[in-house]
Formats: sequence, C-alpha cells, structure tokens
Amino acid sequence: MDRIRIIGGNKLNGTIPISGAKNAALPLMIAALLTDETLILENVPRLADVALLQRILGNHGVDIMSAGKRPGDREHQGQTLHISAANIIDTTAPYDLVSRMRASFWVIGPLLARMKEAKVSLPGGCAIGTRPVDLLIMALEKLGAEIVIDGGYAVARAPQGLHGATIDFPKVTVSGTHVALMAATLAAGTTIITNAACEPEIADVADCLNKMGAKVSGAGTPRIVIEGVAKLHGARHAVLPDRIETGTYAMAVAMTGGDVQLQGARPELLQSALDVLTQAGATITQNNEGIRVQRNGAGIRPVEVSTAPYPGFPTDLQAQLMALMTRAEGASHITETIFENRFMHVQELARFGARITLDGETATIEGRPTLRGAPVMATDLRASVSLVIAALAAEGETMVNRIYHLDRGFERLEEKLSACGASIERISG
Ligand SMILES: CC(=O)N[C@H]1[C@@H](OP(=O)(O)OP(=O)(O)OC[C@H]2O[C@@H](n3ccc(=O)[nH]c3=O)[C@H](O)[C@@H]2O)O[C@H](CO)[C@@H](O)[C@@H]1O
Ligand SMILES: C=C(OP(=O)(O)O)C(=O)O
Repeated sequence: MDRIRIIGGNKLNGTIPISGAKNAALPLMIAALLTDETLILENVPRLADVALLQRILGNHGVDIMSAGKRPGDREHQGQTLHISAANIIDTTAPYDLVSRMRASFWVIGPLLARMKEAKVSLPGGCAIGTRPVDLLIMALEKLGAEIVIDGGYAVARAPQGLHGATIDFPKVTVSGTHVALMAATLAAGTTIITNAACEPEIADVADCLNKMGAKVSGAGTPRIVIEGVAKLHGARHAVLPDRIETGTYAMAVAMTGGDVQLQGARPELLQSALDVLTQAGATITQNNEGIRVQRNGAGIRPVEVSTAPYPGFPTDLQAQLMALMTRAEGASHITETIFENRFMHVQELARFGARITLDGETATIEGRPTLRGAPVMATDLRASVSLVIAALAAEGETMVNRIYHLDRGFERLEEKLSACGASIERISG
C-alpha cells in the first residue's frame, strides 16, 4: 500500500492549480443516466472516486470515453469525459461497488426516473457517522416510487413513472437534494423542494441539467422548483473548481507560512472558510488568477467555529482547520454539527503532540508552538489530509499510511505541494 513521507518545516511558496470539484463531478456523471444522448463533462478531476464511478456506470451499460488534450489546454487540465447512457442494460448497482463509495447510491434517482426501476445496494458505513439514506427514499416515495429494502438493496419501482411533488426535507441534505433534483427533472408535473441544500455543487448540477433541457429554478437557494420534461438531451458542461481542495491548500499555507496562488479558485464558493482563515491571521486576496494566500511573520490566532450547511463553514474542512489550530497561540473551539462522529483525526493529531479534548460535538484545541513528526494514518479523506497539513509544519519526518483515502479526493497532492517547496514524496508498495 502506498504511503506518503513528509519532512516538515518548509514554507509553501508558488502556485497550486485547483482541480474540478469531486463532489460536483460525481453527481454530474450520474446525471448522464438521465439521457440517451452524450453528456460531455470538462474539468473532471483524476481521482479514485471518479474512476470507481466510471466502473459503476459501466456496469449499467454506460459508455465513457476520456478525450485527449486539445490545443491550448493547460498541462494538468482535468480530463474531459464523453458519457453516453444510450443503452442502459442493467438497473442494478451491486453491493461490491456501491459499498465502496457512498455517492454511487445516487444512481437510484436517474435510474428510477428514466427506467422506472432500480435496485441499488445500500451504501457502506463510513468513518464519519452512520449516514442513513432515509431522506433520499422519502423524497423518491413522494415522487411516486415504491421502495422496499430487500437483501441489503433498495428495490425501487415506479411503473407509471414519477410525478411532481412537494418535498420538504426535515434537515438539510446534500445527497437528498441531488437525488430529488435529478429524479424530478423527468417526473410528470412540478416538484418543489424546500429546505434544499444550497451547496454550490447542487447549483452546478442544476446548471448542467438545464443545459440538458431540464427546467430547474432556484438551485443554490433553499427552494428549488423543477418542472418535469419528457426527455433530456446531451450537453457540454465544465465542473466547477473544488472549494474543499481550495480551502485545504489555503489552510496548509496558513499552517506553514509562505505565499501561494491558488489558481482557478473562486473565493465566493468558500467565503466562510476564508473569513475564518483571515481571523486566524492569514492574508487572503482575490485576483484574476484566483486566490492568493499569505502568512508571513504573524502567528496563528485561535478561532471559534461551528460547521454548518452552506454557506456556513463546511464540515469537509473541519479536520484541516483543527490541524491548523494545533499551532495557534491559544485555545480554539471547533464544533461539528453535520456528522456525529467526524473526529477520527483527533487521536492521530495527538501523535504529533497536539493537545485536543473532545466534549460531545465540540473539540477544544490547545495550540502549541511545535509539533513533531510521527507515523500516522486516517480512516477518511479529509482526516487524512489534515495529517498532511500537520506534517508540513511538524519537526522531522511523518509517514502517512493508508493514503488511498487521499487519492479519493486530492488530485496529485504530493506533486502540487512539492512544487511549492514542501518535502513530500509518495512511497509505492
Ligand atoms: C459526495 C458528496 O457530495 N459528499 C458530501 C455530501 O455528503 P452527503 O450528501 O452524504 O451528506 P448529507 O448532506 O446528505 O448529510 C447531512 C446530514 O444528514 C444526514 N442524513 C442524510 C441523508 C439521509 O437520508 N438521512 C440523514 O439523516 C447525514 O447523516 C448527515 O448527518 O455532503 C456532506 C455535507 O456537506 C459532505 O460532508 C460530503 O463531502
Ligand atoms: C465525506 C466526503 O465524501 P463522501 O460523501 O463521498 O464520503 C468528502 O468528500 O469529504
């Protein structure tokens, strides 16, 4: 299994290109199931999750071609995928594939809408909480589906097709909103989703659906209205930049000190996180290229932060902020309100000498002037990258084990960081 070795202590200086967002690319690829014409997606990141979803879609009979570079493309431009679901040969998404990536469960929405049936394995448990799918099932039932759980599968049927409905989510759910939105595009009549998730990835998917002929308005707000259409067609769409990758590298720079240009980043996608970084002592400026992050001289100031649905501080940046606060000049408090058990990084950060105590959903972090490198490993994606952030500032060597989590969500991580002066290398095998 690959590992990453980091020798801490170098400041980061240079440019980091921001990739397309994993959490938009996945539902956009799934949206291709809604049409028998080709959906062309640009700026798709090269990630393990994207490759796995290609396999899952392939299993349904979807044809995916990765187009070569075009003249004028940047050296590391994301890939362009031509996705054609002209013939769906199988409406079952099997356990061995779905259990490895939660978002693959979302195929249930488009399959039901277009094929009137789907049999999808319940997604695997995950290291950040129980993560049920009851609200996704509730939304599809409102749209007219009959769903039973049988043998670990959600078996869904809508023999008469789906129909429009009002779906009022009792809590904000990104997965629920994606699935309801995609399914409603082909339902007969109008669907209104209230208390919808407002994450930019939802608005990106809605933009793409509208290019495919859907009639969606209000995406990016808590009230989305979808007028169902009989058929969707092909389209071309570029995946928006990854705000979580952006925030992660911004925190890495705040941690090590230095001056880095996050190329292609869009500040409006992560304003709450940038505000927290400014409070912590980083200087953030927007320019034509993206976002510039600097911390020169000043220490790291402690912060009080609670995670919240968009536009609040993202849970997907909570672990990275905690790593940063391990070196703050004072005590910070970070409260996790989205997932009940997203603190697996706490015990690993302790290996660097960090002082963190947990009380329910709140972590208190007593900042320390120095961390020391250590062997570490993590059980989820963002926790893993928080260990990389700690390691970049720790004295001596850190070995990060089990890095397949990192490969799920960070494209060329070690290449991007070493180009800015980090001492970081992947050790294969
Ligand atoms: C691929 C992707 O985009 N993943 C993101 C997505 O996950 P995901 O879409 O799974 O997260 P949700 O927004 O659905 O979950 C939010 C909360 O609602 C709960 N819930 C959800 C569905 C349900 O049927 N019942 C239920 O109780 C969850 O357990 C959680 O406590 O949004 C999360 C919250 O921003 C991010 O951390 C993930 O990175
Ligand atoms: C939790 C995440 O992903 P997933 O929802 O696919 O587990 C994430 O991207 O941080």
